[in-house]
Amino acid sequence: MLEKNNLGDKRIVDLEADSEFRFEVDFKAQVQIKLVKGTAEIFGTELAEGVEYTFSGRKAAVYTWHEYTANETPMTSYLNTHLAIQQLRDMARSSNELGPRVLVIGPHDVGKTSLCKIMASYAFRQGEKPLYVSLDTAEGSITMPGAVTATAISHLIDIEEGFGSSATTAASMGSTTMPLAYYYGYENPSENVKMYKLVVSRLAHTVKSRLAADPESRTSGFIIDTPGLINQVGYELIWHAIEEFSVNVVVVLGHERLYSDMMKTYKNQDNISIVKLNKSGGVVERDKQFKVQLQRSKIQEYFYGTPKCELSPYSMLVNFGDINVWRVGEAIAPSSALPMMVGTKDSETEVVKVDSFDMCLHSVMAILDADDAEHENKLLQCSVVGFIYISDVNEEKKKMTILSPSPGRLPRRHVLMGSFKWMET
Ligand SMILES: Nc1ncnc2c1ncn2[C@@H]1O[C@H](COP(=O)(O)OP(=O)(O)OP(=O)(O)O)[C@@H](O)[C@H]1O
Repeated sequence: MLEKNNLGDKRIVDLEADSEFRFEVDFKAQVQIKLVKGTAEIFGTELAEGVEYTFSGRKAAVYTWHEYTANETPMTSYLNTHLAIQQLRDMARSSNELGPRVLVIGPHDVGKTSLCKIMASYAFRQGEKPLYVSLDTAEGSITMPGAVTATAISHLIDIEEGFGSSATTAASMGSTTMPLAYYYGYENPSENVKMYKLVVSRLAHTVKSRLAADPESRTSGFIIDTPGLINQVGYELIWHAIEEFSVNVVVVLGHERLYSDMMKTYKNQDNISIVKLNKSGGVVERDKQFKVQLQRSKIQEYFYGTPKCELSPYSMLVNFGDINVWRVGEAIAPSSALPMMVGTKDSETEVVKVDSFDMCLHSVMAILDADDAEHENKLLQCSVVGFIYISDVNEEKKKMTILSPSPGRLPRRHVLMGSFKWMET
């Protein structure tokens, strides 16, 4: 394998069987990798021989099999888990039932997303079309940070750009393969547990009804990626996800106590298998700054595309009167009115209308799939048709400048604001 960095330094790396070449590239740097001879993969997607792949802002590993005996990486156990799940798919096919519902849990930075990608890629390579569900609102691997999403794996996950070039682009172009998304609006599930549960339940309901109507995906089932959940709130959210998605395989990655707690909780339920897998030595802890940069680049990608598939967003003026901006939480009331408000609102899952448009500046907002006349109590249950960014607010003229991936009028007038702000660079 040939590695070349942006200073032009090149080197050849010989990969032994069942070993990985791990690399980290900063957001400002670039590295090129070419498979000169043999076979190798990145998170389950095979590299083509002789093709130069470019990476920036990534931490990843090139892995090669050749033989399945050595034990230096956990890849053999990942493959075996996939094979066992594949058997469940075969069984589902013979009885025309819903395929495996796999939930991957564990602390932060143990490789949950990477494992989900690997399992989804292996399934795809075996002719399956599983759904990839992401409950990780910090990451925004599909569409935007703050959203919980589901997308069909109908082509290989891109080596260089992960989900970037396929799912995000489909999302921003409003394509029919637009991932299914519900907007939570915060990074961390513990910021508003009730609201998080609400969007997860909605997503689960829609995923299950989509699968019921889609014979191709139904028997392939789905794989759910989660945020690092191991505290009290985390357990509550895991139980909730298992219930709502009717999960039947729980994969616990890199955490002994979480595994034994899950074994205890589900010991009387034969229909749920709990699997323990080790964390790969290659998984890198990403500091806060790297994660913030990752979120920024996800937002940027949504509007401007990726190096392989650039997009040109549209900037347009919208009258304050043509858009309804909502946010979750109590209305900001004058202090004299406060005693009257206490106990009257379930503020965690109720929306309030934003009247002061100044606070919208630099916000990312989800356009909700709601009719103009939809009752405000129903808005949080609506899926997302796309996202916009507020680049300017002119209180005098009562207009906002918005950035949108598609031209023309806003497809819907109800938009939901979360806590994500962004500055175009
Ligand atoms: N075998 C490996 N070699 C090198 N880098 C890896 C390997 N596996 C994962 N990584 C990298 O380690 C980082 C953390 O992995 P990943 O995102 O899969 O963890 P996670 O558990 O999903 O994290 P989170 O806490 O965000 O949910 C990522 O940048 C990923 O690309």
